[in-house]
Amino acid sequence: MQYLVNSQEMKQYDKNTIEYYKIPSAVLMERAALAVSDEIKKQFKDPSQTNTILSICGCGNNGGDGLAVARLLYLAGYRVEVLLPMGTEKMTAETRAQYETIRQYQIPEITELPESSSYAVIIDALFGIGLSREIGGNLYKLVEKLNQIPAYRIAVDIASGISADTGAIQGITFDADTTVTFGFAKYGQLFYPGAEYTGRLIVADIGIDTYSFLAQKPFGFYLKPEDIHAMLPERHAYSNKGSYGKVLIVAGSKDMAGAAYFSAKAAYYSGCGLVRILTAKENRQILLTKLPEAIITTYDADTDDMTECIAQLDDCMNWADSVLIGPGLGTSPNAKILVAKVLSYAGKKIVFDADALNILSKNLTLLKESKADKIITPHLGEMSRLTGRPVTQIQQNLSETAAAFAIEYQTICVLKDARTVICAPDKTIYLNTTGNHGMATGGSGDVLAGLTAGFFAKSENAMQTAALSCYLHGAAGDAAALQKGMYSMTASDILEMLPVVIQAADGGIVKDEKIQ
Ligand SMILES: NC(=O)C1=CN([C@@H]2O[C@H](COP(=O)(O)OP(=O)(O)OC[C@H]3O[C@@H](n4cnc5c(N)ncnc54)[C@H](O)[C@@H]3O)[C@@H](O)[C@H]2O)[C@@H](O)CC1
Ligand SMILES: [K+]
Repeated sequence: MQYLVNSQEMKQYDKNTIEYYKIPSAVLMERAALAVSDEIKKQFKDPSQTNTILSICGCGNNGGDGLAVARLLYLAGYRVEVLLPMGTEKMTAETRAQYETIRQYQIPEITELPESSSYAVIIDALFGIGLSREIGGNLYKLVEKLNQIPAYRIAVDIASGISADTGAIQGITFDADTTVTFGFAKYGQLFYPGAEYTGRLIVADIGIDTYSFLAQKPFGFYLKPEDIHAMLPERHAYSNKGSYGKVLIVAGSKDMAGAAYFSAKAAYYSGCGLVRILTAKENRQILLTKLPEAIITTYDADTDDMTECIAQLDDCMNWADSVLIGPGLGTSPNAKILVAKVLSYAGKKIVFDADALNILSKNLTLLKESKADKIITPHLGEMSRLTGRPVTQIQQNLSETAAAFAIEYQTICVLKDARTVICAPDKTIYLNTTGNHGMATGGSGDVLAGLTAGFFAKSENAMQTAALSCYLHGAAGDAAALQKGMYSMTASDILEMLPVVIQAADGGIVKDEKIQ
């Protein structure tokens, strides 16, 4: 598990390191600069063959980092120029000290960007996590110009212009090929649109680490490939199908067998022992043919008398370790009865998706009163119906919306978007880094919901279950995109890549090079 922080948390951890552990600010700055200069040296090994490197430095401590990087590269033999577009007057004490050193070494300083400039590298040390308002005026024009110069663009800590907390662009942003961030990744580097301008993200250890939390651990986390193995349910040689959990899938209205199939098969791929599908009677034959492994129980979706169906549901609920309800279920009166019944099981592990969420959006009291152990998996449209807020508003406030809902309804809320965010009632936030836009295809959500229910069967930690499922679902999507391309990949392709990525994770080698 990797921590994710906002600017306020990061400032506190900086402060704790300096004041509590007595590590001087200049030491942290030197280590920050070393991390950036090492990365540049890795890309441009021979100083004599490298064109000029330009470091753009602001007057805050991010600028101080940029000045120190310029010095380290200059002393290593690179041609370096420094540009100080905000002048020297408002420099912080640390940055001023770096500037005085630069002057002592007589490192070339330019006062403005030449009209036709050519650089090997542009270092962005204009603003870091101290950015507090929109970039405007001459600085806006400067960043615009920098983005047009063909060079390797590297951002110090965070690309100038990205809000570290939300990923929103404050006026304009430096468009980085690589960002070397310090201590921990920032929310704004994983959230869109910030993620697009961050480039490759390198999280560098500069001495601000988990010790620096003192009593204030961050709420945010993301996962890396090496985290996945330990999160998979344990398996033992001395076991049987009863050892790995029983999953009930309540899905598929009349002639809507696909959703039930996708979710049930994904549940099986999680490694659970048994999957039982409760579905409309019209789906029996096709499901028996497509998924002979599953136990099929059917009901008459059109009946006026649900007594028999409820008796069957009771039987299934008592049998199951975890339940998924919703995919392809429809919103008929009988579907509503099923959703209400499932919600009434206190302590039961339940995943609500698709039509179950549409039904709940009309009766949120049901959700609020439920004592079940809940995970909900809405996409933006479903979240809009659940909250009564427009999609655009939710999209701009993904984590706030999901967090508020999770707390109010005491549920894990998996809010699915290009960057899926998961929030828990205890304020924990997970951002998923896997996946691609090829996954925006029918049935993809059914696969995620089924996989989640599958892992939930053997887990007592709903948040971890949701995070693991999103990670692997996205990784399967990435693998499917490699084979079929983002235009043509389908939910079936994502489904059939699940075994591949789960097996790779079991060997500890799911590939994800987006974050290093
Ligand atoms: N001990 C520390 O404080 C350390 C800080 N580090 C670096 O310091 C950075 C944070 O430093 P600071 O807190 O000084 O903040 P910044 O360097 O990000 O800049 C803040 C300065 O810019 C001004 N400003 C903010 N938004 C502006 C805008 N839109 N237009 C014009 N001016 C604007 C502020 O008034 C302030 O003067 C980190 O991102 C990191 O790079 C690292 O060196 C590690 C140690
Ligand atoms: K920066």
